[in-house]
Amino acid sequence: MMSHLSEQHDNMMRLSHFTMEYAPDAIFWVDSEARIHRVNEMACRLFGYSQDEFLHKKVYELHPEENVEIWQKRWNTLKEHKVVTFEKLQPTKNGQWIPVEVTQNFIEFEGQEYSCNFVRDITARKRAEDELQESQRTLQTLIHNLPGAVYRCKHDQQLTVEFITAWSQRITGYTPEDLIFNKKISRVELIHPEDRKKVLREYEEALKEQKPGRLNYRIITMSGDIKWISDRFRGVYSETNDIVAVEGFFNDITQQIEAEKELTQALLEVEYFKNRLEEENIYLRQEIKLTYNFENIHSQSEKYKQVLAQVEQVAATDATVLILGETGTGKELIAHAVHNLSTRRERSLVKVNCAALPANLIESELFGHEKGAFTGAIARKAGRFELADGSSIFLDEIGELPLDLQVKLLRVLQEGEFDRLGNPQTLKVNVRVIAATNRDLEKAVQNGTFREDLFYRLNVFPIHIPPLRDRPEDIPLLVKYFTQKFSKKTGKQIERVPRKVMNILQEYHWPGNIRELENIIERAVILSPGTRLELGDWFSAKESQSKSVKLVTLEETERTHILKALKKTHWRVSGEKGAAKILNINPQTLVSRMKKLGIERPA
Ligand SMILES: Nc1ncnc2c1ncn2[C@@H]1O[C@H](COP(=O)(O)OP(=O)(O)OP(=O)(O)O)[C@@H](O)[C@H]1O
Repeated sequence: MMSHLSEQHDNMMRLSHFTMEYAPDAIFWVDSEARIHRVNEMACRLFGYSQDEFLHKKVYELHPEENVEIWQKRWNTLKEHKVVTFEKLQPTKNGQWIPVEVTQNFIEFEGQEYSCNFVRDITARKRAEDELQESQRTLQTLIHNLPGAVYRCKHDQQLTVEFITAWSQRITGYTPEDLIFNKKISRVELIHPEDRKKVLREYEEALKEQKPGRLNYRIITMSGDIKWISDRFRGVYSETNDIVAVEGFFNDITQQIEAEKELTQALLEVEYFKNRLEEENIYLRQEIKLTYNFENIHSQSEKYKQVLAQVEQVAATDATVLILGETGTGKELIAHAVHNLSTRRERSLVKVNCAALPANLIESELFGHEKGAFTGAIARKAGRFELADGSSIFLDEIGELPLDLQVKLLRVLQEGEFDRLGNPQTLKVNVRVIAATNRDLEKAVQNGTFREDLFYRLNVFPIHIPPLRDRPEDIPLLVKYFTQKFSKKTGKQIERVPRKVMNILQEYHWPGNIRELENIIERAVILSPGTRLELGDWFSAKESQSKSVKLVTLEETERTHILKALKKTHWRVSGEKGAAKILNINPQTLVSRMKKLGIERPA
């Protein structure tokens, strides 16, 4: 039994001896005097000393910077704590330094104090740690120079900044203390209020779908500036510990946005000028067909010479010109003459017929419109005033301009300013205005259909063109001119205008003035069978018809109308059955009108 026990003990001793000798750590038994009592195989292998060499040394002699005092201190600590772990560099016998982790155990054995030191070579671990530190340092530098901030959006939608780079400090003006530690300033507050909802919605989606996103929005910097930021982020979701976040970083794209805006603006402008040029070209093409100068104006009457003298007088100035005259008297011809004799002749005269456009389109025609300014405004359009900048505008039939636009025209005449429909920005132009009308504008002012202030503005230099019937001496010249013109055009050889024909033409009262004469000559040229200009029956019919519908004065019409009413009421003026009631005027007024018009009850 005894022998069995001692055999067991023996086995255990050998096992512990074996375990110690082949342990992966170096093991030293040292007493309170720092004497080494025993070392294992690993200790010899690691530090290059033999067992014997170790046993003749004190522990601190193995290290050039250690001594008995240091040892003593360390021993006291060990005694107090019983187990101590520390790291240090330990030299080998051949002077190589090895990083080691030392774990000391305090042992009391048979009245003696020992320490058992487990010394582990941690070279590989240290190298890994160093490498990790190094890569962390590189990462830090990289992140610090990153154009952005790293942030995290918690599930409660408070976007909080986790890390702020030097770069974003410069951009936002906020320090890490402001953004990271100051709970009051969350990232959401940096985002411009108008963009917040959009940003949070996108983040929420990124969270749900856990996929990366990109977003442009504005942030407010510390100084109150607004910067455009492009955010690259991704949703991160963890079910285990409920960390739900959006991580990302942002870029300042203010300059990029500005550049994009400038580009869009530039493109818009190019588009606009292209349209404008196209429109101008259409005008040119239209206008080129007709050359207006004095060469095309034919006249020998004194009355018309005065008109031409006025044209010469006013052309060189920038004064507004108002051309007055019956229809077909040549108002447009005179407008062109004014423009062609002016310093603005290099650019084409822009024409607007105020009567030819529907009231709702005149404004956009005159002043232009922005895209979408009204239904149907599919593209931005320059108005005629803009097209006429640096040139002249001919406003034909100005008397037909609606009252609301008369105010706007007055503004252009006074300040050279107007607003394009749908654009709050006022435009300024340098345009010379030439207006024309066959209406009696003074009467229109009295009736309240034409603004008095506009009338005075336009009437700076009025040119009255006399009707053709008031200058019959011009008729032979014009007849000759138009006959030649249409002979050439139709290829007909009309060589003579008989005296008789000329007399008829001179006697006719020409309600349509020169335009009418021109049309009649054209028709006569076409219909004349030989080389003489002939007026067929068609002209006599026209002549008598025009005589029968000869226009009478307003007074005459009024007179006839009052007489008709009086006849109907048997000359009763007032009362329910009186003429005043029919005419819807005051009986007193009717009596005074009758007096004025010389209407008396027949005896
Ligand atoms: N003195 C002239 N010499 C030659 N042609 C003329 C003369 N006056 C007018 N005409 C011609 O008569 C026609 C009508 O002229 P224009 O269109 O200028 O008249 P208008 O007064 O502007 O007419 P509206 O009041 O109807 O607009 C044109 O073909 C024009 O060339």
